[in-house]
Formats: sequence, structure tokens, C-alpha cells
Amino acid sequence: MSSLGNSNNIFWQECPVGKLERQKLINQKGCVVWITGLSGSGKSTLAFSLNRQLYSRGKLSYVLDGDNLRHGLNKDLGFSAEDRTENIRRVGEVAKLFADAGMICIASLISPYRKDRDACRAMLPDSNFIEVFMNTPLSLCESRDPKGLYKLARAGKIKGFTGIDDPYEPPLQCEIELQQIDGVCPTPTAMGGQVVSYLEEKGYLEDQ
Ligand SMILES: Nc1ncnc2c1ncn2[C@@H]1O[C@H](COP(=O)(O)OS(=O)(=O)O)[C@@H](OP(=O)(O)O)[C@H]1O
Ligand SMILES: Nc1ncnc2c1ncn2[C@@H]1O[C@H](COP(=O)(O)OP(=O)(O)O)[C@@H](O)[C@H]1O
Repeated sequence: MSSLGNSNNIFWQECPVGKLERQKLINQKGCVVWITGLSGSGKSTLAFSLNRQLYSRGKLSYVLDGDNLRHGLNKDLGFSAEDRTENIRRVGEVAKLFADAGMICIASLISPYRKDRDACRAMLPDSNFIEVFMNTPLSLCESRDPKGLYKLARAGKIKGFTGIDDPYEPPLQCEIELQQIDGVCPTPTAMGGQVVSYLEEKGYLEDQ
């Protein structure tokens, strides 16, 4: 059941084919892998590597990437605190639908505010929300700067840029934390592999 928003006189319609039946059909368990971190921390790179590795194993996943969703579903939103909260809420709801469809939904968004990520976690039943924290230092993200946005933010040409003049709240408890080891960043394949191992261990890739 969902809680009602602003509409009255609406009723939940129970679909006769359920999540368990869908999962059996595609031999996997639906869940949300939520990748959070600074711009340039490697979220999209991990999302795409994970997507490819799952595909190679015959498992269906789909990437919801923040940048891409802002071209369509969320194109009316900017980067104020309110807009970011609405951005995360919408993506959380969409991810929940994908997980209910039986898919492994990979959401990669900065999602800087803890309360917004926690609200998405609360939407998912049976703790099927796997939060992955890209704990990449700001200095490294800034040195990568593939889109030149940090440079613009430091020059004051972008206001409210995460990590510069807008906050990023790291998770207090997450399922997976990815970081440099001895000052070296693991390869995207190694990072994707770590998430695949977690999914395997928790039974998400087993026949249902
Ligand atoms: N002010 C500001 N702060 C942070 N990021 C900015 C900003 N303006 C534009 N961008 C670009 O938007 C991408 C982040 O979008 P998200 O939807 O993931 O952001 S959020 O979760 O709503 O905070 C982000 O993409 P990534 O670099 O892939 O994280 C940036 O390219
Ligand atoms: N594990 C990694 N090792 C080395 N470079 C990486 C790694 N992950 C990402 N990168 C590079 O860092 C930059 C930012 O990665 P990206 O995935 O676009 O980050 P985000 O989606 O968090 O903004 C890209 O140029 C990418 O090639």
C-alpha cells in the first residue's frame, strides 16, 4: 500500500501477478543498489561496470543515473535543497518500481542529504536497499573534474556545488563503502566485482 498524497477517492489495485512470480520467471531477486558520493567520485563508472558484470552473468539490471534522469523525468529540477530532495524522492519511487518488477535497479546520484537517502531506504520492503558509498576524497574528485564543474564552482560560476559550497553528508551506516587502498583507487571492474560478491552472498542472484 502507498500513503496518499494530495488526491482523494483513490484505491490501491492489487495486481494478480506478484513480485515472487516475476522473480521466479527471471531467476533473481529485485533490489535497489543506491550509489552515493561526490561528483567525480566514480558513481556512473561503478554503475556501468556493475550493470555489465550482471549482464554477463545473465542477470537483469537497469541504471538510473542522476545526470541522465535530469534530461527527462527530472528536467524541471535544479540544485536547491528542495529540488535535490524531490529529485531523490522521485528516483526512489522509480527504483522501488524496478525492484518490484524483479530487477536489480542501480541508482547513481550524488544524493547528498542523509535524510533523503534514508527515506528511499524506508520505501523498500525487507531491507532490499543496498547503499554503496563512494568514499573518494574531494581532492581526487576535483583533480579528475571530467566535466570542468569543480573549476567553475571554485571560480564562483556555479553556486551551491556539492562539496564546495553545498554539503555532502556521508552515510553513517551503509552496506558497502568503496575507497582507495594505500592511495590507489581500485579499478572499476574490481569495484563492480565487490558489489556483485555482496549481491551473491545475500542471495539476490540465486534462482528464486
Ligand atoms: N550544483 C551542483 N552540484 C552538484 N552537481 C551538479 C551541480 N550542478 C550540476 N551538477 C551536475 O549534476 C549531476 C548531479 O545530479 P544528481 O541528480 O546526481 O544530483 S543530486 O543527487 O540531486 O544532488 C552531477 O553529475 P555527477 O558528476 O555525475 O555526480 C553534475 O554533473
Ligand atoms: N575506479 C576508478 N579508477 C580510476 N578512474 C576512475 C574510477 N572511477 C571513475 N574514474 C574516473 O573518474 C571520473 C569521474 O567518474 P564518474 O563515474 O563520471 O563519476 P561520477 O558519476 O561520480 O561523477 C571519470 O573520468 C572516470 O573515468
